[in-house]
Amino acid sequence: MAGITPEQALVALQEAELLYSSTQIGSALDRMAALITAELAKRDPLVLLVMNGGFVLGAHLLARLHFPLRVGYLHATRYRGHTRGGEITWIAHPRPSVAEQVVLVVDDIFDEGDTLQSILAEIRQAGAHAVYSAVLVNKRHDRKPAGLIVDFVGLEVPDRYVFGYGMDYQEYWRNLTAIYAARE
Ligand SMILES: O=P(O)(O)OC[C@H]1O[C@H](OP(=O)(O)OP(=O)(O)O)[C@H](O)[C@@H]1O
Ligand SMILES: Nc1nc2[nH]cnc2c(=O)[nH]1
Repeated sequence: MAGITPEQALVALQEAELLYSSTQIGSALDRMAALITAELAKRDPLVLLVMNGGFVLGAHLLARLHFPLRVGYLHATRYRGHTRGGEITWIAHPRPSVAEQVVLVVDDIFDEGDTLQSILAEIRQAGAHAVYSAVLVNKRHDRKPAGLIVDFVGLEVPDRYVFGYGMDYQEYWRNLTAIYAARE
């Protein structure tokens, strides 16, 4: 449940800074899709969307991938509408089974990396043949887990709370077609 009202969400958007327009995001997705195609087009991948944030990127990225693939999902969360992360909660483990599969995990943001690290560990544990990751944005700071590399990154964002294009502002504004930084 959101902790703010729709009116407060509107104010947050008015006060936010535009970081990337939908045109800029589209160009980034074109670049990502070309790299993913080069790597995975012949490997029959299972693309797993990370709910909730990954569904907007997922839809727009999948529309740019013109080779045979299958789609599933998982739901892991650690922010739950807040601007600071906590423990990971698994709402849905990966579906369908990732055993023996070449998996591409699609999420909106790589921030402190705890979410992606848990997801990749779970998928490897479940017997995937190979696991790749793709995120729309990488947040620039030095608080990432050592050794955790994302294979496909669309855009870089500063160390601020960002929203839009699947990313929420206290559960609002996943529906925006651009990316904004919240007022600090
Ligand atoms: O790199 P981290 O610091 O772990 O943060 C990244 C995660 O945070 C967001 O998920 P959130 O828990 O907000 O759930 P949501 O996708 O439902 O918004 C986002 O979708 C990533 O999965
Ligand atoms: N919406 C949103 N979710 C996040 N999860 C981790 N960092 C962020 C962020 O900056 N914005």
